[in-house]
Amino acid sequence: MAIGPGLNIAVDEKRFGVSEPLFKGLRFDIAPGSVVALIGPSGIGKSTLLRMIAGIDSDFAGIITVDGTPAAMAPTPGFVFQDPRLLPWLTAMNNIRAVDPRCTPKQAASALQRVGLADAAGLYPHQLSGGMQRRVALARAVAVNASLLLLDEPFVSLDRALVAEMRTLFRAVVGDGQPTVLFVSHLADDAARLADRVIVLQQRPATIVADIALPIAPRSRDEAVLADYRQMVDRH
Ligand SMILES: Nc1ncnc2c1ncn2[C@@H]1O[C@H](COP(=O)(O)OP(=O)(O)OP(=O)(O)O)[C@@H](O)[C@H]1O
Repeated sequence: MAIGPGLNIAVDEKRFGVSEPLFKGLRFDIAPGSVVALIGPSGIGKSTLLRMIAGIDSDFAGIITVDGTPAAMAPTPGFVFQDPRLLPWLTAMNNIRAVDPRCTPKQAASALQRVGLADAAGLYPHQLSGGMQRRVALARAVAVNASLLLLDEPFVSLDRALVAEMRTLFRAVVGDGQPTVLFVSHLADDAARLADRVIVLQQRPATIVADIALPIAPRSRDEAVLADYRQMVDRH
């Protein structure tokens, strides 16, 4: 699989209505194939920034590019929302196909297989556990675009066992190729376990107060390394 795209974020200003700007002069790049955690307090604008990068929200001054193409014109990224957002009247397979008319049943089946749900293609959302619904949402993102994944708090409001399961799945999906991944979290632990770079936002307008490389590969991080990485993130 080809390496994911590089992102260039140059937001001169983003505000909603007459409120204080969320972002002013926010600039950073994301290298092709990197896995970046975006950490910051509630309300700072993480979800908004993810939507801007996805090209869903283009109402801002500045430019965001995906491999040099303005985000709104770039291929649709794989996007995982905070809640699974499955359509209740469609099966798992058809929930995946619904977001991309070009997605064939075979491609949807393969995406389900990648998240361990090969046998659940014909089940409806009410027949799936919360964890399975999250898996379908991840499969749907992968089916749309496996090379650029944007995930908004993918592990929020899951119990500990499911968080561990979803993190394992995340690593497997990322390890399958070299996608560019940007995920939002408010937990240093998510960043320490999954990312190879962490960007910490604080204040308003949101400012990058830390941009930390985590050089040891996620699968090689032992408890001591994780504790060290968590501390590096929590310091800010
Ligand atoms: N469509 C909108 N219209 C007006 N204000 C909005 C809109 N979307 C977001 N906001 C405001 O922008 C700010 C940032 O919201 P956003 O959801 O991006 O933050 P966040 O960092 O992702 O928060 P959380 O971690 O709680 O999800 C909030 O004050 C929110 O109320």
